Amino acid sequence: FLLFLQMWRTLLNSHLTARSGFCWRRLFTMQLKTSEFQSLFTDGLNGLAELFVKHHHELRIAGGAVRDLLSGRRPEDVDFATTATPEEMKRMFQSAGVRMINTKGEKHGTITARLHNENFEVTTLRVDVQTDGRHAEVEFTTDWQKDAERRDLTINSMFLGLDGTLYDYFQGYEDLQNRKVRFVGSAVERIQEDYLRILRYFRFYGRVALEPDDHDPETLKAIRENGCGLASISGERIWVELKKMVVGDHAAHLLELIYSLELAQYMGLPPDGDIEEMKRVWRNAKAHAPKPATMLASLLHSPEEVEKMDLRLKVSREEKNLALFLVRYRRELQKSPDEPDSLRPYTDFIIDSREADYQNKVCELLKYQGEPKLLAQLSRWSIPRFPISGHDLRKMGITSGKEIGVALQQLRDVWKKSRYRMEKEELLSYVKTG
Ligand SMILES: Nc1ccn([C@@H]2O[C@H](COP(=O)(O)OP(=O)(O)OP(=O)(O)O)[C@@H](O)[C@H]2O)c(=O)n1
Ligand SMILES: [Mg+2]
Repeated sequence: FLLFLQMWRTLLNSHLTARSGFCWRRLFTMQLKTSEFQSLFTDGLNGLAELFVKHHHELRIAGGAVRDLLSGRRPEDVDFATTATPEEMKRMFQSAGVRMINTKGEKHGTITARLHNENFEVTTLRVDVQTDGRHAEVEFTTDWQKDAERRDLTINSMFLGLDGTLYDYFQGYEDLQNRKVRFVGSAVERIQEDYLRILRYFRFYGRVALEPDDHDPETLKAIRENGCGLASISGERIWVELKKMVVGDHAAHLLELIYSLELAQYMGLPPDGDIEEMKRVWRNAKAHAPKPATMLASLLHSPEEVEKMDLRLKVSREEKNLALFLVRYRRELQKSPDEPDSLRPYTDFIIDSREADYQNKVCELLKYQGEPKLLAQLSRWSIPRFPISGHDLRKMGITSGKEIGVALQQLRDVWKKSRYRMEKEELLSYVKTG
């Protein structure tokens, strides 16, 4: 009997491996018991898990969270997948008195349940029957492998049972360990289902790969040939991906690749973006957590290009203003040649501007220009407060608003020359009255 069992296992294993890359051995022996995984089990999750067991539905962690857990990270958001249909889930939650929120996702099979003040997004296993490169018509299934097949990358196609069992149909774990980013099955098909996946590929490449330029040539070919599909993707979705990519590992390599694969034009970036400047800025800034807009600004030649980019990507007002600021001042505002005073032009500029957020903008400028010492100094610096107000001058007998304005400006200049050290009494002694 044992011999028979052994033969059966070998047969099943080779059959499944050959068919789909499904590895029987790994499926049953890989058990995750890390502290990140254990820490997910809050009262809320325990309650959710119990409900699914009670109603004989399977529930597993899916996609990005499995990837993060296997890389030793605590995932930011955890998505769940289940064999239960949305209707079955609704009945189950209703009968248990569990609140459901935001039923917008229901069409795509997602129900959000709230237990112990925590939200849990649970999605029914599905197959995308029709896609137009942006949206998908879905059909529900109870086949875990079918759901894995419609996902973008092998590292994003895994499931994790709540007992820690890994369900890996496309060698995602092996790819993660080998730091390879690969599409599930055909790259062309996965991309044509949703062109945003081109940028997701780059973003995850930055997260996972050790070296730049370690791409599968077939993948790059698929991306190049389908790049124009990005034209149909909304700017907001592109920016969500791009902003993470431009400050992640290999950012300069990936942006250069975006240009060499001729994708930039579909993403609101100028066709002749300044790649050399961008590489320099990345070298300067990467150790200092630059903002995404700082990296983008390095590619742009003019304020008009910032406007054009904003029109396409709909970046936030703050991001746009930062890019405009950097494009405008990156050459104009430079450190002083006198060593002890290097920071002075920047601090003078900030005080003169009288804008609350200029200090942060100038910090980004220093990252851009590659001035780590000045950056450290400026981060510690606090804007000195001008000690004189119109009220002080009125007390001294100056009554006309115009005169007060002029006097304040003159006193500001004196104060600036004193390197912001002069105090109120001394400054007021400069005021001529009567
Ligand atoms: N265009 C997309 C977007 C998502 N997914 C699948 O849906 C999962 C969840 O998507 P999302 O939360 O957007 O991304 P994550 O991979 O979880 O990455 P992040 O850590 O940034 O949330 C992905 O892992 C992947 O399996 C996909 O196949 N194609
Ligand atoms: Mg996610």
